[in-house]
Parts: sequence; structure tokens; C-alpha cells
Amino acid sequence: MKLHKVGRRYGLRGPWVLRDVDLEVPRASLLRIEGTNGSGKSTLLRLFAGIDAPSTGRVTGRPRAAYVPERFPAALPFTALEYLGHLGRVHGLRGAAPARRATEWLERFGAAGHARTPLAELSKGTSQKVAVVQALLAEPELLVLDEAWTGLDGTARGTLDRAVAERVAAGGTVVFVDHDPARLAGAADACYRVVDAGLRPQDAHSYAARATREPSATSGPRVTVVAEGPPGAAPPPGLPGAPVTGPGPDGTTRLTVPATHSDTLLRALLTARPPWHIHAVAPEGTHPAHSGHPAPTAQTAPRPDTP
Ligand SMILES: Nc1ncnc2c1ncn2[C@@H]1O[C@H](COP(=O)(O)OP(=O)(O)OP(=O)(O)O)[C@@H](O)[C@H]1O
Repeated sequence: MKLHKVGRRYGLRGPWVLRDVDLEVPRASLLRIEGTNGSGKSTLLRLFAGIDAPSTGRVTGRPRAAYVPERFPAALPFTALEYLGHLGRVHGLRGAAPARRATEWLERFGAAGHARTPLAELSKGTSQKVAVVQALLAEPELLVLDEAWTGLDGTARGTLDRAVAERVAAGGTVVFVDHDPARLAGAADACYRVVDAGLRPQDAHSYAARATREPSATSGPRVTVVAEGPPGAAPPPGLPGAPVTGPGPDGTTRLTVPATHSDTLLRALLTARPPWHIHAVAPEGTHPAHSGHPAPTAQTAPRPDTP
């Protein structure tokens, strides 16, 4: 997808929120957008998602997109499952696939118990899970997330981190805004700041290094990932969280990082070329290979169906 001299303003004489924005959004990449309140991040994300049109310029090569808005319209007369089934069909899923995929994703987010709850009766956090699931269930080529982690509990935030990693590993593109600078730190391929109606590229790597130095990332719980790469291969260089590595069972490698970096480490391993296979993930010192914890590999996502 390419933005050519894209501008957006609200009203005929409103100030330009975005002006002359040129940007190429590559496939299989993770893009972070940042900026101060009111700078135009949500405006840009709506243009990416195709739910708003530029006032000037054009967007070409639009992929199949799904979008999690900053505010979810929860007051619709459907249960969660009815709503998701409907959205799944809008996204091109057919037959039993929309309901099955919706159920699988609700389970992954720990919200299966609310499948038959009317949207208007859902808690804020569960509504947000439904908002995220509607975007994930059709495996979009472009996933646009506007503060999608806000309101999710810690477990669901980790699930969304992994879903993002899986989307990129599967060749998709994910564009996100989040107020937490540590969100997916080290995983973004590019970072842009919206300043004065334009996009200013940020150094994604120095950004990652900054986030890694934050106290929350360098103290506290640590997680060990047991992973298997190609025979004899060392872990890819520059992995997020500066993992401490060592041999694991049966030719695997153990990589230990601050828990805040475990999801971005998983994403980096899953998207390495060739990809690493994840055997297990567990808190440091708990023998992860035998922990019984589900290993979040790319295969744990619902399998694609033919639309
Ligand atoms: N539908 C609209 N009609 C009129 N003005 C709008 C509309 N949407 C956004 N704006 C204005 O455009 C500017 C950019 O808003 P936008 O929501 O894109 O910023 P943002 O960076 O996402 O802000 P925040 O961090 O507070 O969510 C703001 O001045 C806002 O008031």
C-alpha cells in the first residue's frame, strides 16, 4: 500500500491534520505510529484502514484491511457471537467459518463465556476483546490497531501481542498506536511520529533500545523461551530484550528475557528467516520444556478457511 501526497482536513476550511504524506507500507511488517494527543494518529489510521478517505492525494494498492477503533460502538442489538458472525461474513468468511473462528478467538482471549451476552451488557474489557476479535478473525492482510490494548487485562494484552506477531509472521502488515512506549518494543520494523501534519521517521532500533532501558523492562519477572532453529544455527542477532541464551533439551536453545519482552522475542523468532520453532514458554527457572504451558507457535492461530 502507498500513500501519495495524502492530506486530510475536517471541513472545507478546517486546519490540515495531515498534509502531503508520502508513505510506502511494506508487506509482512510492523509499524508503530506515535505523536502527541490530537496530532492526527487516529486520522492516519482511519486512512490506512480505508474507513476514511483523504481530502487530497490518493492511496494505492489497498490490502484487505481490518481495524480496531479507539472507541468500539458497543450499543448494537446483537450478542457478541452474532456480531462477530456478521462481521466475519462482511470480511468474506462463509458457512460455519465465521461462528467457528469467532468462538476460537473468543476462547483465546478468555471471553468464550460471553459469546451469547448482548454487546450492551458486556464489561468494557470484554467489549474490547470483541472489538479485537472482529478484526483478527478474518486474518486481514492489514491489521490497524488504534490503542487496541487499552482496557484489556494483562493476559489478553499478551494474547494480542502474540496475535500481532502471528499476523506479521504470516505475511501480514500491522500498524498500531499505543500510549505504552514498551508495547511491542523491539519488534516494530518502523516507527513514525505525526508532527505538524507530517510523518517523521523515528529510528525503530534506538527506540527499542530506549524502551529496553526502562526499569519495567530490566527488573521484575523473567521468562524462558525454549526454541529450535535450523540445525547448528545460532539465535538471530539483535533479538529483543537482549536474551541470555544457553542450550536446552534435545538440541533446543533456551532464551531468557524480561517478561515484558517475551512476546516481542517470540515474534522475532517466529519471523526469523528461516523461522524458529517455539517448544515452550514459562517463567524463568520452572523447566519450561516440561511445564505443560501451551507453546504459542504460529500454528496455534485458527486455521485459515477458504472464503
Ligand atoms: N471527525 C472529526 N471531525 C472534526 N475534527 C476531527 C475529527 N476527527 C479528528 N478531528 C480533529 O483532528 C485532529 C487530530 O485528531 P486525531 O483523533 O486524529 O488525533 P490523535 O493523535 O489520534 O489524538 P489522541 O491521541 O488524542 O487520540 C484533532 O484536532 C481533532 O479534533
